[in-house]
Amino acid sequence: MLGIDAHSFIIISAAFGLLCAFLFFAVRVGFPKNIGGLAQWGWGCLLMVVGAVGFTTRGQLPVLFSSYLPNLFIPAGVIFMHYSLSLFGGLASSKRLLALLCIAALGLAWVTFVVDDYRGRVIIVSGLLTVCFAACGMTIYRYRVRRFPEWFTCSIYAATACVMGTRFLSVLLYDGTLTLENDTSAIHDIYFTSFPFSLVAMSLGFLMMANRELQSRLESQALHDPMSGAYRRDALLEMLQREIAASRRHGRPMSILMMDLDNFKAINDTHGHLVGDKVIVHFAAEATQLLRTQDVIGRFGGEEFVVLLPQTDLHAALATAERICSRIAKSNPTELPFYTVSIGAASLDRSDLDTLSLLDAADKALYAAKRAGKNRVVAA
Ligand SMILES: Nc1nc2c(ncn2[C@@H]2O[C@H](COP(=O)(O)OP(=O)(O)OP(=O)(O)O)[C@@H](O)[C@H]2O)c(=O)[nH]1
Repeated sequence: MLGIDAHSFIIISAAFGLLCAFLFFAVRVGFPKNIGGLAQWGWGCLLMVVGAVGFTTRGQLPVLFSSYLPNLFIPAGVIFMHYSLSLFGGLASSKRLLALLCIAALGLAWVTFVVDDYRGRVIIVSGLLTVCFAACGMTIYRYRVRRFPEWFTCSIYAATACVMGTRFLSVLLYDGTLTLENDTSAIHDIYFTSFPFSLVAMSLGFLMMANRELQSRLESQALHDPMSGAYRRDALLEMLQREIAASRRHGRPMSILMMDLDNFKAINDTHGHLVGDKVIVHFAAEATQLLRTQDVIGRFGGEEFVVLLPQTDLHAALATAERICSRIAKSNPTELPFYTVSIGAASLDRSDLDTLSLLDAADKALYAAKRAGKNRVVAA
């Protein structure tokens, strides 16, 4: 209808696909191995390139190579993309699309080699592509975290699935004999012209997703202590400073807990440093479980932790500290030695308190708890 040259767009698709594959194979080298799916995306693009090149040999090579296999390679490439998206999002990869591809291969063999039905081929391929693109979009929609790159890529998949679905329905409902020569509807043109651009947009979206993931992992590593998972000292001090300023501004209470494991040197000396490390990890996990989502726990030094309790007065902070102290004294994991914790609590209740004096008040309370016999909570 628009008189576009489908052949040219097939060549453009192959060229764009090749560039995307190259990009992903190159980018993958610099990414940590635990950000999965980049290489699989590259392979998916390459499969599509092979499919597109196969279409350009129409009339020169047998239909097996110029029509049948290319018609399967394009959806196989999208299925690889789906696999790559599942790997990236840490989701279980489904075998359903592969099963659908096998069924489509049988149907396609029938309409290619037995009855030579062009319309049948278009129905099978566009139907299969609609399902594959929709499945990719749904996979991204199931991710735990969806930021701009995820929404962008998901939208491209949804739009492409709509184009494919419209093509599928228009051919399914076509009243007449459809051939390669008279297949010139507007949706045919949109289908061919949009494909190379969708491929680039999807690859761009996935690259943005991978980049964003890398950025947040690096940020998280910079903020967290790798052993205990608690915030690092610097990060906690910064948050503490911000929370003190906000609490003052809004006239709301806030408290901190300074916690130190008791007789930790003896644990190290008796059971070794590795067991000592496990005790630290165990303590951080147990304490975190007893905190609210807005509370922040940071590792201040070796076996010393600080908890920041926003919007919490001294009374509530002491209750939290008591819960942590008694949970630790009662917890008895078989692989760890018995250990206890002493806690000093301090609240921002005087307007002259700043970060350092609040920490100092909690520290003094902590040492009062140590002097009073350990395994207890003392308020500043
Ligand atoms: N296993 C392990 N030990 C650590 C780590 N960081 C610090 N330590 C050890 O923790 C011990 C702390 O000992 P002290 O400061 O004497 O305190 P303590 O024995 O707990 O005595 P009190 O605080 O008075 O109960 C030292 O022996 C440090 O070497 C760590 O990351 N892992």
